[in-house]
Amino acid sequence: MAPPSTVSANGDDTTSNNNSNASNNNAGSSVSATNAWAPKTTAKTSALNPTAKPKLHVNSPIFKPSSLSTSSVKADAINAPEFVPKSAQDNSLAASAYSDRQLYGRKYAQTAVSALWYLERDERNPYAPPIQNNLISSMSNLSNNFSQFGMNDISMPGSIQGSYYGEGSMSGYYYQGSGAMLHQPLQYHLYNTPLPHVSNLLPHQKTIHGFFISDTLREELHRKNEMILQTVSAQEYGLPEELHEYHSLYPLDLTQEKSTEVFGYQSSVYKSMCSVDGRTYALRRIEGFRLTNELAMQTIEGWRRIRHANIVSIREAFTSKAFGDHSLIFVYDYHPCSKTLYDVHFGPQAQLASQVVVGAPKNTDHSIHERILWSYLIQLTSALKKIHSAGLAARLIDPTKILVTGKNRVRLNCCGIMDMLTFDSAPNIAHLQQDDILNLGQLMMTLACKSLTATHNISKSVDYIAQHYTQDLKNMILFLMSQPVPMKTVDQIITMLGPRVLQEINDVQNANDILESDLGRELENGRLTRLLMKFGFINERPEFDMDPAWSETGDRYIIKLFRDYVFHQVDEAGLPVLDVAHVLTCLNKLDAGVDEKIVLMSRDELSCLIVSYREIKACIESAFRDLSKSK
Ligand SMILES: Nc1ncnc2c1ncn2[C@@H]1O[C@H](COP(=O)(O)OP(=O)(O)OP(=O)(O)O)[C@@H](O)[C@H]1O
Repeated sequence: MAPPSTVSANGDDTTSNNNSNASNNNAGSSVSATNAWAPKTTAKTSALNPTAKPKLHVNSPIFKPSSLSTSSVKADAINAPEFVPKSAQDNSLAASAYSDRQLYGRKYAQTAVSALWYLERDERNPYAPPIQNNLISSMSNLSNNFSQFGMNDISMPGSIQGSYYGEGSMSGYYYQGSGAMLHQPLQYHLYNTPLPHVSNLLPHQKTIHGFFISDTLREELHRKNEMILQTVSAQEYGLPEELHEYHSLYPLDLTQEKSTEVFGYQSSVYKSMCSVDGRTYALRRIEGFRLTNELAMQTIEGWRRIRHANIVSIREAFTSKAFGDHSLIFVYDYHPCSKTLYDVHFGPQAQLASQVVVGAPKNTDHSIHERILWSYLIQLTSALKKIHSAGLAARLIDPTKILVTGKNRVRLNCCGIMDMLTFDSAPNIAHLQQDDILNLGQLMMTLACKSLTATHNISKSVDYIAQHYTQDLKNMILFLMSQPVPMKTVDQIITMLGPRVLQEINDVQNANDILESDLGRELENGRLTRLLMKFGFINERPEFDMDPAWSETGDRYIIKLFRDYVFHQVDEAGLPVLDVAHVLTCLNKLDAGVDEKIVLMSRDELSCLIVSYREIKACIESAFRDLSKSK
């Protein structure tokens, strides 16, 4: 391993070997100005010094490792300019915060301070998102815990989830029964919201959470991913291992008793993987239905062409005997973690929520907010417009057949099923379209009164709506439920919706802006990942260009030492420093190529280099260029 001879920022020789005691003795004075900035590797030796403080905490003074008094490095000896951080004079908070960063085993508050410091210090920095230290320790706890688990021990919330993990023997399918594919339970509790005591921030300051997507969105996305990957033992649940092009069936309908109310037949829903495109779909099985007229299959063609933001798209339909009966299977887009409108507003959880409002008076009003009702109405009207314009009728506007796939985002589900089930009776589309509008009115009345029996006593329900909602909403519901004279159209509803549509557009665009800003934050993670990939390509490469020492010599030596500086530091007790804030700060500065200089220490601690991030960046770019040129 041959350290380069010349590496200084300004072309000076900044490499020094520790051969003389004299230089050791002098080092303390000449380097003390940079003590606060000294590489953390020097802390290793401080643990050996009996005078070193055993414990450091948030309010500790600037860290001056006693080991530096015996350090091999003398700034004069290596002709290095004394390093004075730019912000040291003008920003005492920044300096002390950075010094605090030398102390490990700190608490979250410190990391927050260092994030603030970085914001104030470097105008070019929009990034630097440190993570709580407790997250890191939790992460290591997590990995320790996982190693103790047999897969069968992992229990998941939910009634049948435990068994997803218990079966490891079923098939060679991608997901089913493959122990290696099983994922660990997510630790949602790790995602804390900002602590209350860090709220007194100046306008230009941000908390750490300000650098990442919101906790709720992150958790929601994790849950969705988790749901997509869940599997169940086909044998145990009496499911076919393969159904047409689909496999890894997972029941979504967990209720024991199956109703025939909606379709006239019992139905079940399964999540499944398609072996053709690898995507996840929802299969709806109509049980015990024998298709007598092959022409009925053609009705699905019209539905397949419909693509709308408020309609669950249908992909195909086929018959199957794989369940041991004559089943009709409809394949829809799968929307993970969606609930039916019924579940959201009338299900057990909704009822529980309305009972446990802490401190609420007994007759608290739990009605659905009017803005939400208008939003539902606008979305469903938009869906109906699309369907009616295609010469079709929805035929199922029922709370159990409308999916809520996001916040107040609804989609008509099960489209096309009734057309096939009643193909022989040749229904009149114009009448069915009128029924759609009537059913929409009934749905709105049911939701507004928050009662499944609201349509049994219309005059009472209208009174209730008049009391609790605006005249506009009442008139709209009355219009939807009125007799068609001679015909009502969706266009009439749209005209009546008028300015409410503008409000809806405004809300949707605001939500879109929020998501876009969240996306922007995560973009930075992609940038850092690319940087880490470059490190991976370069560091520890066994051989390049017939040179086994390539990754250890020349520019690459600096990259190696920088990698040690970022990832392999130890604290004064010799324990690994796992500080994500430090890693992110270093990588962000590297990516920006700032002129700030750092001290890199060789592994034997006999020499050190003072280099700027800009120079390290140039080294990485050059090494990476070499590698990519060789292709
Ligand atoms: N396309 C889909 N994507 C994701 N989940 C779906 C999809 N279709 C249905 N589901 C889920 O499947 C579950 C059962 O749906 P289903 O339509 O059978 O509701 P249900 O209330 O059980 O009605 P029924 O009483 O008619 O069986 C619901 O939780 C629903 O969220």
